[in-house]
Amino acid sequence: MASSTSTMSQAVTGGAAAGAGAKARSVRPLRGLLPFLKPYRGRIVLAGLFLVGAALTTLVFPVALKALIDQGLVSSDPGERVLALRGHFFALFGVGAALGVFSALRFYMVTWLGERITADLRNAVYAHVVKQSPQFFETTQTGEVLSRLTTDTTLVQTVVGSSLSMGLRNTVMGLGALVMLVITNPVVMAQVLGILVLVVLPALWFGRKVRSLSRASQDRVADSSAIAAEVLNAVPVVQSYTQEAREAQRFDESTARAFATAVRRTRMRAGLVAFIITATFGALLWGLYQGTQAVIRGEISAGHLGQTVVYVILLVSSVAVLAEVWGDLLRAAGASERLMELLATRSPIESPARPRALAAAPIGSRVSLRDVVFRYPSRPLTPALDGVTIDVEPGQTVALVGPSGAGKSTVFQLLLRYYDTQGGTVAIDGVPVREADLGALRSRIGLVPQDSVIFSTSAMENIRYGRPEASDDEVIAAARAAHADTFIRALPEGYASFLGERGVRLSGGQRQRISIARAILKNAPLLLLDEATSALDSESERAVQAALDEAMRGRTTLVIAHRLGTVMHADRIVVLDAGRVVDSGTHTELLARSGLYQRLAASQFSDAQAMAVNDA
Ligand SMILES: Nc1ncnc2c1ncn2[C@@H]1O[C@H](COP(=O)(O)OP(=O)(O)OP(=O)(O)O)[C@@H](O)[C@H]1O
Repeated sequence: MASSTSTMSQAVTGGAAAGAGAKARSVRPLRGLLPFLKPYRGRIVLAGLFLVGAALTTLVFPVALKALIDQGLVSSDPGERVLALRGHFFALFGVGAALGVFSALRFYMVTWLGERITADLRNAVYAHVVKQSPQFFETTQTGEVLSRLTTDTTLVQTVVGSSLSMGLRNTVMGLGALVMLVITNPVVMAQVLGILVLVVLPALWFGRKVRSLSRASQDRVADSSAIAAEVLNAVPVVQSYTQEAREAQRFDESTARAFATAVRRTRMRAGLVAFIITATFGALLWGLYQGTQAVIRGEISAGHLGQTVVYVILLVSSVAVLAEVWGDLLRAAGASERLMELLATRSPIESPARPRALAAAPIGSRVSLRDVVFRYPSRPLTPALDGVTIDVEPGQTVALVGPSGAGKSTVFQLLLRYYDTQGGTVAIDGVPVREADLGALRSRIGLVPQDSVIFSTSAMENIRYGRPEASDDEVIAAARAAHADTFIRALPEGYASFLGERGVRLSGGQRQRISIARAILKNAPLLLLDEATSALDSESERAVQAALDEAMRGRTTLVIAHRLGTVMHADRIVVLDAGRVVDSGTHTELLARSGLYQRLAASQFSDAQAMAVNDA
């Protein structure tokens, strides 16, 4: 498990930049966020103005304070003094009110930006990940991606939505205080500055350590998310093997690792905080000491000292906050590095720059596989298909049969161009799939997978997934053709019934018919049908078979057949074994001459049916 994140980073960066996060030591990865900030330039400028406004009012405060002390307290006439003081207090209140308004506006703007940019970042990462080829998901666990989408983006949000503005505000304030100190008290200033440099340099060193630890800590969190996502998808199996305690233990160990890494990071950060506070206090007291000496010597007024003290406090606290913010920025840099890596992944399967148009397919697609050699990227030594040639004329139904692992599903994966072949060509409607636009290619194909996929929405929307612009009537017509209309109407709310996550509220046969209805609605010229092997009762089986017959009408169909009804209706049956085509012909021809086919017929299709055919 611990290696899973490094596997992922290798997968997403091709291995080249793997481990780069541990070595990089700057906030530079945050630059990856710039494109996300760009659309909001206007708002950023506005936020900047409010921020500078708030910082400047803070800087005016000590000036007003000096005036209060030196002018409000000097008049000898008590009446005049009260009036003068009142005026000065009003001025101070005015400064405070301006500070309040500017701070509120800045807070609103900056938080808005943080939320907006995080949402955009999440959307971009998600949209990018769903475009990845299956190869990506062979090496990346969904839980990890989910963790990137939630925890990593949240870290970025902290930065954009607060740390960055805190950083800017304190930079402006710190610089302002610095300038004011240089003007009003250059000697004290030089001394305080010298001490601060001694504070900042070691703080930077600490910061680097914090950053690499924070990336490690995020990785450990992603590990436990990956475990949770996997197990939560398989709770019934976990329970049937009574492995709840073991799974809880596995999760426990993973969170323990995350905790240990977080503790190391926190220890480092705590050290940083202790150092900064002590050192800055030292600087502050030094300044104060110098000031009191100067007042005693009569070099400066009490008001001047008050003003200087406030500026020194401002300067020092700004530096302290900046060091804190620096730590946050480094953490977020770690997170955004991971996000940028994810965004930089190029899917090996992409549309060509100049795609070729597919020929029209009025009565169904033409499919041709020529000498196809293919190995799965994760198993580069074993060919899943080894010199496979299959031709299907428009409108034909061709059944693929063969023992488990023969390569039947692989043929489908290549037609959908989930992978590219290493040899030979796969063509649909006269165009090799590599040369066609991916969207155009896949819109020609209706897929009914072995495990029906049901989304957690209504029956109506589940079928409409096949063609989102279809009207309700078209959806119902497709459901009727798929023999699904009757059972859907019998559901508590008919077509509006919620089918539950992954269709848990339907039977296996019903799920299949929804899936078939979806493909019928898509009305693509090529249908890829992977029949379910799960045993259905005979009534359900008849309904599914009738639905399939309907789905095959008027188009080319390639079907991975597990039912006798299907192979008997097929124009041709292709027998695959260990990645090669070993025979092809009609059911009767193959039954007469192919030993493998006879064995398959006897075992794969139900015995009673096979016997019936033998008898016939
Ligand atoms: N993603 C993958 N990565 C590596 N190898 C794979 C992958 N998918 C399938 N294989 C391997 O490729 C070979 C062909 O698999 P395929 O799924 O095409 O068989 P199949 O004929 O459809 O089998 P079944 O009837 O059991 O579904 C098998 O040896 C399988 O282990």
